[in-house]
Amino acid sequence: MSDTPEEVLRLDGLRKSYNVGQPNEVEVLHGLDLTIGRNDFAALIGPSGSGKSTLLNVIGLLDRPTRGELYLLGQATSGMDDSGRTALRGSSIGFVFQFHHLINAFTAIDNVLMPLMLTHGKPDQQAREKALELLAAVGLEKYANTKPNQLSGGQQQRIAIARALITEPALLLADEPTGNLDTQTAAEVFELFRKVHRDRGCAVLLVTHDPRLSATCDRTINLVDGRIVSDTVNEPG
Ligand SMILES: Nc1ncnc2c1ncn2[C@@H]1O[C@H](COP(=O)(O)OP(=O)(O)OP(=O)(O)O)[C@@H](O)[C@H]1O
Repeated sequence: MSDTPEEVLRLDGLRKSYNVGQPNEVEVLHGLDLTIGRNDFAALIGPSGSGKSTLLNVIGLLDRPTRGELYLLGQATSGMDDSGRTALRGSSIGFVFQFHHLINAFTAIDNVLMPLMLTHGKPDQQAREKALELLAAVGLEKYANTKPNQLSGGQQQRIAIARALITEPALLLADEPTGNLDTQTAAEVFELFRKVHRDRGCAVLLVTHDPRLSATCDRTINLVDGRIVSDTVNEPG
């Protein structure tokens, strides 16, 4: 994605609180500063409850920060209304979850096309070719017309990755994308993220609990109690 700016994401003093019964506000993210560039293939790690999913949801514009600013592709997002945020999310972010959220009534290719259907209606031939190309990129071209529940967990997660890429996002976010997979399949799916990063030029930020997998990323961001306690470049393995 050659026209993606160098800086994909920037957080400036980002805070997030939850209201747990008025007036009790609990702050979960305590003023985070972070920049993600287009060449980043980064892991977000940290103990359970440290705020990783909260941060990913805020970065993915699924949730709003309480204070601070989040710049996506150079655009400040705090002043945007919901439709502006939805449009920016749709055009610039791909999201892969631990549980793939595929629709079993639809074929693999229709699942991949889903984000485009939501924004553009019925997909044209060009869109279908792109979806097929993505299914080929994740090694599933021959399963285009198969329903997800007839495929393995690893294959289903591959479809979810293809679906996240259909809008050509500048930033691919993944929340424990291998948490539901056995060790071997997890390593293969992780390798697929690496391939996607290399071949498609999108920045990748993924949450993992597995230190062996985070060590294969180029960068490791460690979140503890809602604060970034380390942000390190990993030595190539
Ligand atoms: N909707 C919510 N309302 C209130 N508190 C919340 C809400 N969502 C998360 N929290 C709290 O925010 C903190 C951070 O949760 P979060 O799920 O972001 O952590 P995490 O690092 O992703 O954890 P895990 O690794 O276990 O998934 C926790 O204390 C959690 O209880």
